[in-house]
Amino acid sequence: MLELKDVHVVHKARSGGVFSRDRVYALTEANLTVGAGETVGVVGESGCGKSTLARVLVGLQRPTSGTVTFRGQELWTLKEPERRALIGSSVGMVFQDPSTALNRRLPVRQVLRDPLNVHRRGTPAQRDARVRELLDLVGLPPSAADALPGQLSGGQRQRVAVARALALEPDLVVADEPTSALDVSVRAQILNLLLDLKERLGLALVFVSHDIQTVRRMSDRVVTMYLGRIVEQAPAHVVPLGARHPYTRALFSATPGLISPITPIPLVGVVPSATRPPSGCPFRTRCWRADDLCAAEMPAARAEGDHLFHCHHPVAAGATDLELIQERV
Ligand SMILES: Nc1ncnc2c1ncn2[C@@H]1O[C@H](COP(=O)(O)OP(=O)(O)OP(=O)(O)O)[C@@H](O)[C@H]1O
Repeated sequence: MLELKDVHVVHKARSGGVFSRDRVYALTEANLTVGAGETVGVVGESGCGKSTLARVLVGLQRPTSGTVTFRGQELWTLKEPERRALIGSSVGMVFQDPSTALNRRLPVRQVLRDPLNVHRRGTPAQRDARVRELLDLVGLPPSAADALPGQLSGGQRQRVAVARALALEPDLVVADEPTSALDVSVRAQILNLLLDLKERLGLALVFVSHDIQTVRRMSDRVVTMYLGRIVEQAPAHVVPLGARHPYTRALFSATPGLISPITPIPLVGVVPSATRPPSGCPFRTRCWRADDLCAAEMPAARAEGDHLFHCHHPVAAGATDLELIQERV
């Protein structure tokens, strides 16, 4: 349904608001396919490129190189009107903070009508009906149509943002940290809403989050990113113990209560910068299994069924955290 092939995103580095000569390698050689109805969770440390990947997936970020294909059509070869039409009808995005993502001056009715107007969907009466339908889908009363975003609670605002993402009946919704700006008490409600809508509408969902436990619970597939690269894609049911990349194992071991109450697998060594990624494997400066080969060559993708990982020295499937910690000494 949606495919990224060899996608790179390189930014000019900025320091204190001024561009420098340095380049930021925000996304490198990203290959990812999202199938119909699939939920893909994206995890990784801050700055590893998760939001950049999400923006590429919804056509907000043009790759520096590589291809993005929606429903068999290569997005960035299309002229702007066709590209917008393809994006509009294929994919919706839910951003982190609904307070900034929604125009404060527009009532909810207008927020939801906007995409319908821009894409000329239906008659004015049909657009009004669609607004009522969208509010109902996300569990808001019809009266919410008259409210300004500022008059709603954070959770209600995020429901409006979800409704807007669904306005044009996309096949895929990309949610970038959709709950991290919300009160803890409403987070579960928004996650459940997304899962419920996914089931009812047959949507595919790409879900980016720091909350890796939630990602694992919600997803069919877990994608791990490190320093701009996708380093592992594993079926969620094998994660974490069946993960083969040392970084995925370290990331999950740092989540309390997930595997066992032992100390996490410690990561020592230098955290590299996205402006100067190391040679070879990006994780090798912190990896306890790294050797000369890891410094010399970026590991190619290895596949075990639908499980992909980039590592010269993968962890044995099923190895416990304790065994991995003992490897270090
Ligand atoms: N427009 C930009 N110009 C320059 N550098 C950028 C730009 N956008 C992102 N970056 C850099 O690209 C890298 C990846 O950023 P990105 O926001 O995708 O990471 P992230 O994993 O989503 O981080 P977080 O979890 O903190 O949101 C970071 O080093 C970031 O500073």
